Amino acid sequence: MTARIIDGRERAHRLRAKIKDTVSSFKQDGLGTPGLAVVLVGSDPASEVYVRSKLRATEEAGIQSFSHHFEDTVTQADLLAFVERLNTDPAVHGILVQLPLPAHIDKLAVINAIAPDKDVDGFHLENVGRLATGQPSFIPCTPLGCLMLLREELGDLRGRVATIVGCSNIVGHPMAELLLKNECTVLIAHEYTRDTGALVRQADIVVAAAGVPGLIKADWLKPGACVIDVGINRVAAPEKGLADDGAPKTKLVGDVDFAAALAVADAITPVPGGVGPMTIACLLLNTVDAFCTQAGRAKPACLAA
Ligand SMILES: Nc1nc2c(c(=O)[nH]1)N[C@@H](CN(C=O)c1ccc(C(=O)N[C@@H](CCC(=O)O)C(=O)O)cc1)CN2
Repeated sequence: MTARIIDGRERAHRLRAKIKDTVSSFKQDGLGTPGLAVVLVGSDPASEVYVRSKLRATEEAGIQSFSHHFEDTVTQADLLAFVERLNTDPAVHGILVQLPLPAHIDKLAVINAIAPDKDVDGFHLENVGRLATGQPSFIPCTPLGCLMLLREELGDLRGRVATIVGCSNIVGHPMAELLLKNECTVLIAHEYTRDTGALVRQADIVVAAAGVPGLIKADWLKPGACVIDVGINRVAAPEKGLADDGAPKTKLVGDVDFAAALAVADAITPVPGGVGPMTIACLLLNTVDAFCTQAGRAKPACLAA
């Protein structure tokens, strides 16, 4: 048996096309244009790549983008004052502050300064609380993307056992809430879990979000499991030769031993090309959602999650 490879790029492409059509219909109907502000602090190379991808996707969807780049010496007070300006800017419907932030800035203070109805990352305390209590909220983009892939792959998730490896605020925690809401039995493993393999072996659905390359072994997987790999780890790839600086070239791998897992799982997301592209498509979806909510109208049915 070889697992089906879940093509996140293709799924994201379809979602982005629908979003683009929706945004274009807003303009034709004279309703205005959704706007997304993206704030980057410092020069973390991975963050720069993700922010560029987000801005490109935003523009391709016809959403207005506002890009703001601060030196990593910016003070917390200046950053908070800037977020406050975005909160009151009527052209900005969604605000995203790229993480991680430099160590001298209190990440939670910045996230919680974003107006909850513009918090398209779904990280604000109010949105976290709403998700945990089953009230309408913005859902963090990566877990939302994972859920869409799972629903398309498996249909109804009710009664399935789902093991999440990793319990970050960006992925593991909200993923657990979403799977609970979808009536799964949810197990969560974290760095102090004594036998992560024992939790993974019970799972019909595995969400790997630990940030440890190859952590999830094939013999941990239940035959026929559906595996969603959220890990994005850059590792040395000596087989690709040397870079200009003489160091081995690198490649991206997930948290799952992908090649071995193919023989056990029923379906699996690749890295790259799995969850990552869905994260960006879901950011656009949340931005359209923010625009609709702020205009007091329902989100178009074709974009229902
Ligand atoms: N404010 C936020 N910060 C961060 C988030 C987030 O959702 N909001 N998530 C991550 C990073 N992230 C989005 O920002 C992200 C990660 C990966 C990808 C992606 O498309 N990955 C590609 C590979 C890209 C590459 O070649 O490097 C893939 O998996 O195919 C998109 C977004 C942390 N910060």
